[in-house]
Amino acid sequence: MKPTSNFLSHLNPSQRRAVEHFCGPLLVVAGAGSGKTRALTYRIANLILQHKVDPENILAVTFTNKAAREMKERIQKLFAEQMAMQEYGEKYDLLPEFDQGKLRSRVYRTVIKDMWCGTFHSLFSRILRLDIDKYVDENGRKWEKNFSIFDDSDAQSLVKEIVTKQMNLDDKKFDPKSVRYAIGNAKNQGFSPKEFAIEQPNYRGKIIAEVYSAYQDKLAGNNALDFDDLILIPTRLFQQNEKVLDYWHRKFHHILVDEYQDTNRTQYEIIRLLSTNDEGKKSWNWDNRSTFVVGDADQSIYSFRQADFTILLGFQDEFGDGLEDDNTRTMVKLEENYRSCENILEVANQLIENNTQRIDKILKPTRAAGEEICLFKADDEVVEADFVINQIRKLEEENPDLDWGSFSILYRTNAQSRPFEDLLVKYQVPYNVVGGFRFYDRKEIKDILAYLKAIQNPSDAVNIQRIINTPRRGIGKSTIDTLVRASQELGTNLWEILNDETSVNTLAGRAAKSVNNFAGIIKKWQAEIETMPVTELVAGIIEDSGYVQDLHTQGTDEAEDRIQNIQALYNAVSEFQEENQENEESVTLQKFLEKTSLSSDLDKLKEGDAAVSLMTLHASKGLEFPVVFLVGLEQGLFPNYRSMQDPAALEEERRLCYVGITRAQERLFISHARERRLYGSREPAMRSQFLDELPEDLVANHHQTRQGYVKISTGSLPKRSDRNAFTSNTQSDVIQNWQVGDAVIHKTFGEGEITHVFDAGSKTSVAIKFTNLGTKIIDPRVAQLQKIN
Ligand SMILES: Nc1ncnc2c1ncn2[C@@H]1O[C@H](COP(=O)(O)OP(=O)(O)OP(=O)(O)O)[C@@H](O)[C@H]1O
Ligand SMILES: [Mg+2]
Repeated sequence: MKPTSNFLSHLNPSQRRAVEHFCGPLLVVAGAGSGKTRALTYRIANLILQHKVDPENILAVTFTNKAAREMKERIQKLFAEQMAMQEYGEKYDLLPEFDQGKLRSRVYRTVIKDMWCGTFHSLFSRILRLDIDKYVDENGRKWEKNFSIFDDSDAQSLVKEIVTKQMNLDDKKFDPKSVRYAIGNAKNQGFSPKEFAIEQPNYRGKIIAEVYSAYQDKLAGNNALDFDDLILIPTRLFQQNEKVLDYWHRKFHHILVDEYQDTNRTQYEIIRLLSTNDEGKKSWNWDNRSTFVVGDADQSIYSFRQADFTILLGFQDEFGDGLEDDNTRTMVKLEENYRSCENILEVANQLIENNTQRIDKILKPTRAAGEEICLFKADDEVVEADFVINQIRKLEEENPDLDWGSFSILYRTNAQSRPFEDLLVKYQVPYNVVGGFRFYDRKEIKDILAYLKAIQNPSDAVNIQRIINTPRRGIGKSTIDTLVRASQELGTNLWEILNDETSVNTLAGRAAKSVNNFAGIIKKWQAEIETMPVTELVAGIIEDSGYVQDLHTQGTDEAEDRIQNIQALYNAVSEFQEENQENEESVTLQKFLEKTSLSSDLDKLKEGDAAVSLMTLHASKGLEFPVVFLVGLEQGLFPNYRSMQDPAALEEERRLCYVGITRAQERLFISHARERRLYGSREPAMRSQFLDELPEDLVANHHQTRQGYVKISTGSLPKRSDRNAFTSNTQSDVIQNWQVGDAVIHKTFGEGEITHVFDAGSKTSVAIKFTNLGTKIIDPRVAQLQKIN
């Protein structure tokens, strides 16, 4: 297929240069919204259409899976447009839907399917699935192609086990979280355990190197890799095995990387290796090959994962052939912003100028000034959410051009989503949480709600089963199965069995103590349901469940996030209590649970339905929306607490703010609250220092108050209940043949009748209906049970 003449007319001259450049290295640097990703996408299309490059010879690296999907869609559309003109002599958009679909599916089969387009992790794990068996690490360890991928928390538990059990280290000095972080650092900088050990000047470093080595042993023993290995191991494999490198080098003629400012050393190394076939010697042969990267140092926001934007700045030195005289042959700058109205762009430009670590660049507006930026000061986070959702509803109603998909709410941390979600549900506005789960779908929230539901209604066996061993308390699957089976066979519900110590002792074996403790927690709080304020009840249950404590011990960033979410759930309870007290309604756990189930049971969106997007600022990179709400601009939240003492980290937070602002096309709303519920109590919040860096004349201030609230503090959380385990009776040697209908006498419980016999043979236990005590399940060997004839 030949490209039609209008194909490149959607690009400005600089973009066109970037797209038409065929072989050799090329760096595109430019500010936000200047069409870098568009240039990269068109370049792929141009390589295939103009230069007849086979799609399977193209490797395109994006930063998120969503970005990869969008890129493929854009390319698919571009091709379909070309085909429409050639085959129908008609614009694609004017074709009947059926023909559009036919074209798209043909493009999918002939172009998209074969392209290697995805994130570093997805692309290189695909390579490892094919070739990892050819890799041997420095200790001779090998992996098989069916390796598993350990997520963050698997990796963290492994490190913890090594630190505390295998190496018997003091976990205060060698906190597993920081050890794991150090290992991740080492991997992202390309160090093997031995190389890392050599680098270590002191005792601590050397010990961490030992943990790293033991950790790699364990991973290999499990035929597993962690996320960082997905990049490090292919790098090593390519360095180690020329044949393998040669294969992939021959395969990928054209390499393209978006968001190059956020690559780390290992990722850089792998791109370099694939770009040259003469390892390490900088001997480039660019015949029919290219390496094309685009990025913006001002949008580098992943340094906590060892991303390093100096890699972007060094591209020309590293990949150039040294023949540069004016540096222009291997670099294109884009200087026009097509995304945002002028006011938005101006605000972004002025903010980022406060960073010292940057190279100044030009970013000119192409769009009209647009409206002022709206800065909203709310009394608290509820008022903030109220303002945002009302604006969204109003704008959507008033502007035919806007649908729900035109809006996005961007926040610094995931846990901030909760008040917005509650109101979106209340007003039935469809929404998506991008790159994460909706608040009430998050695992930790479902778990805590399961506790609350189980306490509200212990007959609910589904929720009991969900939490009986969550967090882990030594109640294994087979014990749970036994208990559930017993309840099914008896035709009662699970709680009736759990609620009876004797039955539990009979059925649960070594786990009996834990099961009884668990039942004790449910019973204890059930007794408080009617009298205790809901906030205290929920705080007590969270404490007693040991859930947060368990997350603290896991110590990963993910666990940290989960804790924040649980705190946000607690905030929801306290907000609920306040609201209802104001309306003088009775505030019960049941009512709170009703409210949350409405939130979680909202009909799921169909794919493609327009919906408001909620996401963290990190997840918003590369995206754009007509209307953006940037929320929670408060000291300690954004910029976040940790960055406030560290100038480099503060600059990164500012870059994150720059990313957020530059997502907006037409309208930008920025908000902050005077007070925010944090950790259950209301704390005064100071406006973010970034707000003082915005040009005053472009920002309009708004303010809304809310009166009358009750200060609620978690105070001291109720202590865990301390329950004694049941100690068993002496064992009877008598094995009898127990049958349903037998009348029996039990030493403590008195007379009763056997209503059910479980599992024949040596593990027999029986259900007995006692005259005054109801049904209990008993192990006759332990219980000194006698038949009455
Ligand atoms: N030459 C152009 N003419 C008109 N619109 C353009 C042009 N180039 C890009 N655009 C539009 O401008 C917007 C921003 O483009 P794009 O997403 O490619 O920018 P970017 O530089 O990748 O931004 P970011 O830095 O946020 O990733 C998109 O809507 C895109 O379609
Ligand atoms: Mg982009």
